[in-house]
Amino acid sequence: MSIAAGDETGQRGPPEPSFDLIRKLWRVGSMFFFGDRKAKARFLLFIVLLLCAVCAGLFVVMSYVQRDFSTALSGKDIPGFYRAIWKFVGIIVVAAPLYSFYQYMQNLLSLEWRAWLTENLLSSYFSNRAYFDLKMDGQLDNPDQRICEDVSSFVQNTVDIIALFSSKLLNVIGFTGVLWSIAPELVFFLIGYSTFGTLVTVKGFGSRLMSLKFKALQREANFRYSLVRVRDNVESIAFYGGESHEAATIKTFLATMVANIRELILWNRHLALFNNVYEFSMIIVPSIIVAPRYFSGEVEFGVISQTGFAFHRILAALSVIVLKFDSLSGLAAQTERLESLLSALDNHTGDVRLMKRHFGRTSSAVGHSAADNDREETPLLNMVSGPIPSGPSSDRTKNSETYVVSVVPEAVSSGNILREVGPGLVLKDLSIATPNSQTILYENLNLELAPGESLLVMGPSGCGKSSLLRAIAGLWTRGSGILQSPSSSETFFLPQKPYMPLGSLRDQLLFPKSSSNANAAAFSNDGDLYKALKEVSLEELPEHVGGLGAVQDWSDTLSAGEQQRLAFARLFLHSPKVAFLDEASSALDAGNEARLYALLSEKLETYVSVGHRTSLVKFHTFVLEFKDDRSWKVCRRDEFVPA
Ligand SMILES: Nc1ncnc2c1ncn2[C@@H]1O[C@H](COP(=O)(O)OP(=O)(O)OP(=O)(O)O)[C@@H](O)[C@H]1O
Repeated sequence: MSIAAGDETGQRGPPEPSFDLIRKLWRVGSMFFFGDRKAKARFLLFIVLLLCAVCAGLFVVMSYVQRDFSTALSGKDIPGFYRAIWKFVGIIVVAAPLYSFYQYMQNLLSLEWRAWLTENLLSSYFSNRAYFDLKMDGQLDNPDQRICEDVSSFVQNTVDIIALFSSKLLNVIGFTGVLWSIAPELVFFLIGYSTFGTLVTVKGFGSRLMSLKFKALQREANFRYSLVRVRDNVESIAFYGGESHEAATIKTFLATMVANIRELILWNRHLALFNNVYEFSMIIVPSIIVAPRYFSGEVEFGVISQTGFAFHRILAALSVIVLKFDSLSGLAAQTERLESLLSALDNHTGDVRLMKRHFGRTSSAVGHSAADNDREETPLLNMVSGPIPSGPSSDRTKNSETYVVSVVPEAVSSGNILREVGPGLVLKDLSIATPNSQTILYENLNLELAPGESLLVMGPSGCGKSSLLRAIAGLWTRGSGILQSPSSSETFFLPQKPYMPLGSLRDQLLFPKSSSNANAAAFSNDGDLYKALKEVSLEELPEHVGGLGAVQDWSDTLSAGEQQRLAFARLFLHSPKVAFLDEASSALDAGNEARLYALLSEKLETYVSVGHRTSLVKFHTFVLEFKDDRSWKVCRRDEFVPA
């Protein structure tokens, strides 16, 4: 999640009133009506538009009843007066349920639309690790707020505006006939006046209001995220006594948000002033035009009120952009934010497809389909600063010089690591760069880990040990060389801080499978789960928390060591072909760590660990050691010499 201020960080900035904005609105708005639930979507829209037309028709009928009512009243026509009253009653009996049904159908359309759009965005967000790549890319602020709140407001606003524009259009059609039959000059006047009002609003207020609304959404999201961060880190902040720092930081976000809203309400005040002058100056215009005809007996009294009614309906319809500009500018901001999210997700999918075409696999598993025929001939385990190891890899070891990075080739920082699927782990001339491509961590790393072998990666803090696992997992793709590993379904990664998903204790053990997933059934019987907990010395946990089905905020309630042991239980249950452990036992005491590693070496053939403690060496076949000067060396565990 990035906290950012859009235009201030090179992200796509606020919208401008333009045809491009209309194109974006169409793109985001039309998806639901052309998607997999288009029949339902179109049916709901059709019902909404139909009800809108019936309601608009009722308004036209009402104008005639009102005319008869006023005429009967002024002419003291008692039967005519009661006839008009009965007609009113009839209209109310039809209109009241119709209006509530119309409102209900609008809400239903909004809900279906929101659910569909949110589901689709979520699917794209979680496919091919887009959520990860978008964050690394840093070009899109607060995607969570876009998916959650912007979708909701966009859909609600669009349904309101579709209903509004349709009813206004029908009003124009219905009442122009009425007004034309009474005073055609008023129709021309209205067209000119509303065109003038629309131009002044769009040109005078458009850019500013849209930009302020866009920033308002962004700043509210930043403010909310700053509070969520505190909630997620309460314990650390409390230990540090960091309340005043946090309060000051959050208040800065609040102040930025308030300053923006202050400017927004100022501009809304200018707009309201213009709207009032625009509307009020028209109050008596229809009467001024029609009154002389009434005085001369050309028209009856009711025509004056009917003219006023029709005039103001058409004025409101033709001035919809002027009078509803506040909602429209909000819709423009939501459109821009959603469209840029969709574009980012589309580009991501496009990139992944392109990579698949070129390399055979995705980048979140960027890949390379080249066969590994040359594997046997290539120096596979680059032994450096030490004797050639005996055993399965000894005959494949050629190199005997320490590798020191001296140059930073352009090809490494701008290229991608090629990937292959294979039985073990093979790194061929692997160079890894950070995602921003500014730093090359190390170059030309060569090693092979055959099934049945394990590797401990050691080295100073920041040298790139975790980054090697990131590259193996496909999270980092920048660099060069070839990286071969089993497919993602055969590997399992244990990060230093285990992720504890929302859910029950059972969910913690089954993650990333879910208890509802059929695949999880293979090891989801309670016996297996209890056994795994026992293996990691957590057999009493279910009893303490209320059983495997107990739901808690596990990352808050379990100690760091308990979370790491739970993660080992998770690993044992999944029993992958190859496991990658990134300081996965750092919070454990030496005894527990040794016990878990002994179990790991019994249960799993192949694993790669990152760790600082030399006590781990004995549980691994090889040690890969990075040095301060970015050189590296690999040796067998019995040849490892602690620094
Ligand atoms: N997202 C990122 N963008 C740019 N640089 C990063 C990113 N993540 C990590 N780095 C940098 O990459 C380098 C290697 O980081 P890495 O986490 O691999 O170190 P490490 O050897 O595992 O360290 P430690 O032992 O402290 O965990 C560090 O200098 C770090 O600052």
